Amino acid sequence: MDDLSYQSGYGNTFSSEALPGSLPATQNSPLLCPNSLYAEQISGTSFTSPRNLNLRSWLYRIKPSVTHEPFKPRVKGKSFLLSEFNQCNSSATPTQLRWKPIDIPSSPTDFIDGLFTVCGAGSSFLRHGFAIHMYTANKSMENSAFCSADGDFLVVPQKGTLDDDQIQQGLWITTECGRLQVSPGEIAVLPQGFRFSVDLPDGPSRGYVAEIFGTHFQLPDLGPIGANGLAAPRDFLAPTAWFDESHRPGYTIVQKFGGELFTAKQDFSPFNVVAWHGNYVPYKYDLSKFCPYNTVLFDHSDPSINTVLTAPTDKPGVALLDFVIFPPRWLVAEHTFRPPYYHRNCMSEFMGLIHGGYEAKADGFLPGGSSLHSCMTPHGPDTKTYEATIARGNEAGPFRIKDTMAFMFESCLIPRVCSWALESPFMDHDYYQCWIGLRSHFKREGKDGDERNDIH
Ligand SMILES: O=C(O)Cc1cc(O)ccc1O
Ligand SMILES: [Fe+2]
Repeated sequence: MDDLSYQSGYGNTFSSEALPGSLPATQNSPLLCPNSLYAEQISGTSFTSPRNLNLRSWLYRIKPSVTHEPFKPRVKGKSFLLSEFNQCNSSATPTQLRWKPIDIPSSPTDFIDGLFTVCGAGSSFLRHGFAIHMYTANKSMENSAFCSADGDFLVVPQKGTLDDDQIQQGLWITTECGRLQVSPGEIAVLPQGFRFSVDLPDGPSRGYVAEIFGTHFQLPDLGPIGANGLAAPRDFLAPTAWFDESHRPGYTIVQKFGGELFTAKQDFSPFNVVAWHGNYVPYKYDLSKFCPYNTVLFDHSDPSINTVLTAPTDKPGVALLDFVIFPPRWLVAEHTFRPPYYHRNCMSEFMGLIHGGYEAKADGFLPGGSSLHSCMTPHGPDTKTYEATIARGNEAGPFRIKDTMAFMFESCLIPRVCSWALESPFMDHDYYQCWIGLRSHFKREGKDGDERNDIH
């Protein structure tokens, strides 16, 4: 995929032709399209959604998507995917949860087989909710494409540590709009309904996926920050048209629908789109392009300051799912406890680590690992981080947080956790121990350092 080219701009209306002259020039649906292609619309919002939210693209393809045998339930082992979370299939817990990085499987496993749900809330059927999945894969998808009818996939490939260095590699994602090369440190968004296939050209891969039901990601408003900063629209890259016209007997479309997988056979690749135009597109973003804003004098900013993308609810300022990062940056605050504060949040926080360490956890939160602090579950820096911060003192001077990329999926909905994630051998049952050592430093400080009398 060395010859890849992209189109830049968040939310733009793009057009792309792999064969010049393949896009109808003056209408979407001519009686006969140029090069005798089929015209097919993919709608990401209702036809009647307001114009500023309306998402759709027109794909001009060799054969339309409908040309396949009937969908059948996929019979291949037990499924570890959910898209509707209830008391029968998952549990909510106020306990702080943390998982160690899961192993790359020893048996051949592609992106679909290696995908499992960790937690989520709501329902894909009711078009309100989210699921957080993880994947480990050691082989490319062969003669098959995946598609989620349930929601948008935000994929976060993760980079292995040195003793785990087989996991360095990114993903080559072929979509109906063209191809994306996504390395650890970059993210990809595959919107609801798009078919895509994941190749691992250089070895195993592990990562995280946030799937959102009933809405789409958008850039956050910047408020008083102004017109620039955080993730710049021009750094979001959409593919250019690319097509495969070969005869592909036994090609399998795997469709996630209501959390279940269905398969349908066809004799051609779904990546047969010769030209397309529209604003409903897969895209990627390099997290190192993010321009962080933060305090320059005192106190610790709320993590919303680092929002890359947000999926809104109907309530202003309340996200179905925010994607927030903790990138390398300078800490300069004076007389301030600089790591994340201790807190309880009405929103629920799922965290992952792409590489390096995380500023609130000296130990135990590893690249490829994850944590979940649900609604009002107390959390914050571990004992080592607290003690080291206090020992360093308030006027430590500017300090650059380097070589790190942690992230958070934050939701107003309360996640329920899948049984397999709760019972996983990678669950860190000792997580609570990281705070147990926090001791009381309480002393009454009078003017002369003497004990002060209580005032009744
Ligand atoms: O819990 C966490 O580590 C995430 C987080 C980071 C931060 O800087 C402030 C609040 C917060 O929830
Ligand atoms: Fe938090």
